[in-house]
Amino acid sequence: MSSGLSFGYSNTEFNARAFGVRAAYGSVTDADAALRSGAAEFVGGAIGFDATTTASLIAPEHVDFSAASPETPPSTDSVTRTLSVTPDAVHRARVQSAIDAIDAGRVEKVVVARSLQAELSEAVTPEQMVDRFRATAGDATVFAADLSGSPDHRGRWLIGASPELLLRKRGATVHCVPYAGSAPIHDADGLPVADAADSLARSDKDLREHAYVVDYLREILSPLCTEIDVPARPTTIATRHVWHLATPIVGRLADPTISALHLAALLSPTPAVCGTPTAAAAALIGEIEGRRDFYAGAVGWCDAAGDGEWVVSIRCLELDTASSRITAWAGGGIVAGSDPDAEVAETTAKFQTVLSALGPVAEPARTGN
Ligand SMILES: C=C(O[C@@H]1C=C(C(=O)O)C=C[C@H]1O)C(=O)O
Repeated sequence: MSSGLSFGYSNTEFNARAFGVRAAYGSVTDADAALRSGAAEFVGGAIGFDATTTASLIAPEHVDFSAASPETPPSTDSVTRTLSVTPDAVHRARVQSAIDAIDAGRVEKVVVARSLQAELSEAVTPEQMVDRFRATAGDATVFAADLSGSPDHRGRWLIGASPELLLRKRGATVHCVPYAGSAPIHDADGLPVADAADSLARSDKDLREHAYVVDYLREILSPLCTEIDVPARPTTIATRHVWHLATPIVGRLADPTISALHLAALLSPTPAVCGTPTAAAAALIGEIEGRRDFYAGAVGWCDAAGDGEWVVSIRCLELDTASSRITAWAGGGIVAGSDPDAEVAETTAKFQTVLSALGPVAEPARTGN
């Protein structure tokens, strides 16, 4: 088997790189069992949006942890030849159908996404794509997961720069920083939006959107914890392109042997990327968007002690290494009172993480689905 990079995860603290594949797991249960039995010392990879059916996890030959290294210099060259994106009008209509479903009482919140496809002008390796995200994505966690362990995903990688920590588990401490509620930092002309963070912090619609996620995490984590600290109000946090509402949650686990991998599958997908109630929102997403595979799942790692870290798999792309094509996604939470035009602007801003990593488009955008 190949001894090249098989998984990467780097943030402002550390850089984890795994090489080779000793064993591959298509389910969280199998990977968790391998960690528990001692068959695997480290597992890294991606859990799909539907964690019960989709996962690509590997136990590598070798894993390297090093202190965070400085950003690689920004690459200025573009690798994007053609681009197509779900048209604004189609996204607006999808958001309106989500609002109608909320008004009809089918769900309270649902996260609706659009996609972007690009053909690359040259072959880009997963390592090169990681460097592009590291050079352009600020403090986000840059990840790369080989999806070959999942049927129909041979030769594909999920690579991106997620700002959102699903969970970090060290010993008995579990830490989550859910994001929900967003505002673009720049307007359509690239100028900073005045008072964007203050208006977001006061927006009733965004505070409601955010509360669904915090309530969900509190509900799942409380029975597992002897103590849990959930701040009453979110703070505002900026990525390079978007302001978010965020709430740092810290819990002390009653059973410190519960693994970070098990917790990731238990928590994902949160209402930050799915909705409330979870099953009804996931069904509605299937109707509106079609099947989501790895977007809006989780990417991360877990060691034999059960410690590890997982981010929500957003601001990412799927790279097909054989065809040099990519697909990326951007979504936003819809609640009663959401505005379809604002959702178009929000998803446009969220795409900038991927678009900055790819470089300017050489040909004008086409529309697609
Ligand atoms: C769904 C995405 O982002 C999520 C949705 C957010 C929102 O609706 O405000 C904010 C952060 C993320 O939890 C995405 O980036 O594709």
